Order: sequence, then structure tokens, then C-alpha cells
Amino acid sequence: MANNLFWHEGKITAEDREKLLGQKGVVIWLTGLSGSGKSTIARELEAVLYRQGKLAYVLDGDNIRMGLNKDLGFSEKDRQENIRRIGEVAKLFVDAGIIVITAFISPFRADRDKVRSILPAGKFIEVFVDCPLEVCEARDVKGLYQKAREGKIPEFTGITSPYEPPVKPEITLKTAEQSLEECVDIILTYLRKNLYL
Ligand SMILES: Nc1ncnc2c1ncn2[C@@H]1O[C@H](COP(=O)(O)OS(=O)(=O)O)[C@@H](OP(=O)(O)O)[C@H]1O
Ligand SMILES: Nc1ncnc2c1ncn2[C@@H]1O[C@H](COP(=O)(O)OP(=O)(O)O)[C@@H](O)[C@H]1O
Repeated sequence: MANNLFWHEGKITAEDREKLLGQKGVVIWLTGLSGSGKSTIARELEAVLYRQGKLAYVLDGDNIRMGLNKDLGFSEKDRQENIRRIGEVAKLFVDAGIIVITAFISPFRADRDKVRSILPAGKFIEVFVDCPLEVCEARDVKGLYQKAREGKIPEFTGITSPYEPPVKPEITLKTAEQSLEECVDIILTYLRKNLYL
């Protein structure tokens, strides 16, 4: 569809902006079931990074669906478009030099892989927030699992809509076994070890 368009190169590069900010732009892509801990980890990580003088920004499922993606539902096609748009937004943020932390169920492997493919090499860190369905359901933070079991929410991930776990995520967090602090620490250690921080 994109015809007669020309890409404009700026005078300032992504590397220039990274130097200015004293950090590297990267996407930390959290994926997992509803209630697995994505938002909690994202917010804590953002706060810890802030205290270390690093600019991170959280893109969160519920919030983005109230604005940018308010026209999308939860069919496979809409989830695909949801993740495609978030991927493009994340790419812009990375180009701006920001550490982007995304918290979307992002249930389909192909959609996550597509996001990885549009980012420069090494700029996409997939984090599997791994938590058994039974535990997510017992937590039922928003009461959605109960509603889904009662048939009040169609296409609910883990119940009536699939979740495809990552095959080779950079990081796996077991939130039914590891504490929030441990999970955040695992991500920070990965970032330091791989020279993102
Ligand atoms: N049918 C259905 N399935 C799953 N989740 C549902 C559904 N309907 C509403 N919600 C709420 O929407 C949040 C998930 O939005 P996402 O944008 O992360 O979903 S997706 O990546 O497009 O699959 C999800 O947030 P989290 O619980 O934080 O994951 C729910 O609050
Ligand atoms: N290790 C952990 N990491 C993140 N959340 C945890 C952890 N252990 C327990 N929890 C709890 O699990 C719930 C996760 O909810 P939430 O972050 O909203 O999940 P999601 O964003 O994946 O839907 C919260 O009540 C949180 O306190």
C-alpha cells in the first residue's frame, strides 16, 4: 500500500541519541498469560532503572488498548494487529534511545517473531513470564478468569484462546516460584552481562 514514499534520514543517528542519554535503546518484551506477572514486573523494572538514571518506558496491554488500539478486540486477527502496532511503536522508542518494556500477552509466536525481525539485531529481548494457568487463575487479579469460565468473556487466553510459549526466549521467569525481586534481578543481570546497561 505504501507507494510514492521516501524515507528521510535525520542528521542525528540512534547512536547519537544513545550517547546523549548514556544508555542503549532496547525492547524488553514480556510475554505470558493474563495474571502471570507482566505488568508487575514491567513497573518494578521501570522504577529500578529510573533510580539508576536510565530512561525506560512501559507499554502495557490494558493502557494501549484504551488509546492507540481502542479499535481492536481479541480475535486472532485483532491480536495480530495489536502486536504489529506495538512492535512499530517499540521500534520508534528504541530509535529514540529508550529502554522499552512491553507487557502484552502476545500469545502468537509468529507475531512476536515479526516484531523481533523489524528491530536491529540484539534490540529485542524476549522474556517469557512463565506461570502455570492454575496459578494465574487462582490469582485472578482482575476477576477475568472467573468471568471467562462463566462464558462471559469469549476467546480468553488460556481458556478459549491459545497461548504459544516462546521456543528460545532470552530470559524465562518462573513467577510461581521466583519472587518479584528475583525476577527483576534476573533481567537486570542479563542487561548488565550483555552490556545493555
Ligand atoms: N479475551 C481476552 N483474552 C485475554 N485478555 C483479555 C481478554 N479480554 C480482556 N482482556 C484484558 O486485556 C489484556 C490483554 O491485552 P493484550 O493487548 O496484552 O492482549 S494480546 O497481546 O493482544 O493478546 C489482559 O491484561 P493482562 O491481564 O494484563 O494480561 C486483560 O486485562
Ligand atoms: N514473581 C512475581 N512477579 C510478578 N508478579 C507476581 C510474582 N509473584 C506474584 N505475583 C503477583 O501476581 C500478580 C500478577 O498480576 P499482573 O502483573 O497484573 O499480571 P499480568 O500483567 O501478566 O496480567 C500480581 O498480583 C503480583 O503481585
